[in-house]
Amino acid sequence: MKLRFTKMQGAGNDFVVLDATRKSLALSPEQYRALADRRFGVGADQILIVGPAPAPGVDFSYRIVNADGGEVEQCGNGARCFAKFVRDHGLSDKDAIRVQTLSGVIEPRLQPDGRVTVDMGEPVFEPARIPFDPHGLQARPAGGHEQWPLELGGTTTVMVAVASMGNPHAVQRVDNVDTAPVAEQGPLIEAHPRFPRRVNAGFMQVLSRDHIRLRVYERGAGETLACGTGACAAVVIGIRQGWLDARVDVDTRGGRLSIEWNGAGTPVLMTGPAVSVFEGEIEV
Ligand SMILES: N[C@@H](CCC[C@H](N)C(=O)O)C(=O)O
Repeated sequence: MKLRFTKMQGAGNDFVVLDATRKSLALSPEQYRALADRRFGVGADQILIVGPAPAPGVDFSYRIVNADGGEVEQCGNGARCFAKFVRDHGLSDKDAIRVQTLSGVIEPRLQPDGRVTVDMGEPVFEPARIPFDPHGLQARPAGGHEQWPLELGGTTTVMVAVASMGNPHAVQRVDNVDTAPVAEQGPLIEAHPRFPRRVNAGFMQVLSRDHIRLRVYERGAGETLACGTGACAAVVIGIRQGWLDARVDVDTRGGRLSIEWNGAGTPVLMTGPAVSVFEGEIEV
């Protein structure tokens, strides 16, 4: 089968975007993996599948598949690319687009400067809803947000704070992201038995109350140049721990994301770039 696709990126987190608004599309995990393969396919951290509105009050649905072929709940950089995709392809003329994801409805809004702001919804902190199993662990209070000891490989213990932005995140504070052991610890945290659905592992360096640097080892994709939900999770955790103010610039290896959160009961707003790289057709 021949598939038309658009290659996109948001702060260097890259996507193959597929249009399933007129014709449904059901690929196997192997076919998604083949598309994401950087040598034998198009290459991407995630595949995004744009579908028709599933219910009144929503404009589209949008599914997210990691490079490993597994479908997941949420993707922040993908949400911005989704919004640009539907506008560029004439599928919507709205500036604010409501889209159903596996973890709920989010609302990207195209800005006059070409960036996209996404209402990512409220963060979730209850361990069972992340999901995270803290049973038998001793929490360390850090402001209004606990840190948990995670033993890695029987030799190292790291302190992580956990949150869900629709998808699970474990974030640790490091002195310098350039020297943080992302490649060594990332896979161990991702697959840690305390996270029954695995987890995205964030490494956050606080530069000031409104500026952090962040690297994320993503579940199902490895380290990416940026992770939008990871940036949201790191900032809300940093705010609850008393390190950060409500508006924070997050420098990733692929570019800057701006995150705003005004506390409990309010949604997280994420602003950043969305870029189309090329279009093509591939046999799957
Ligand atoms: N790159 C994304 C997150 C994609 C999903 C993630 N790997 C997961 O498995 O939860 C983002 O920008 O948020």
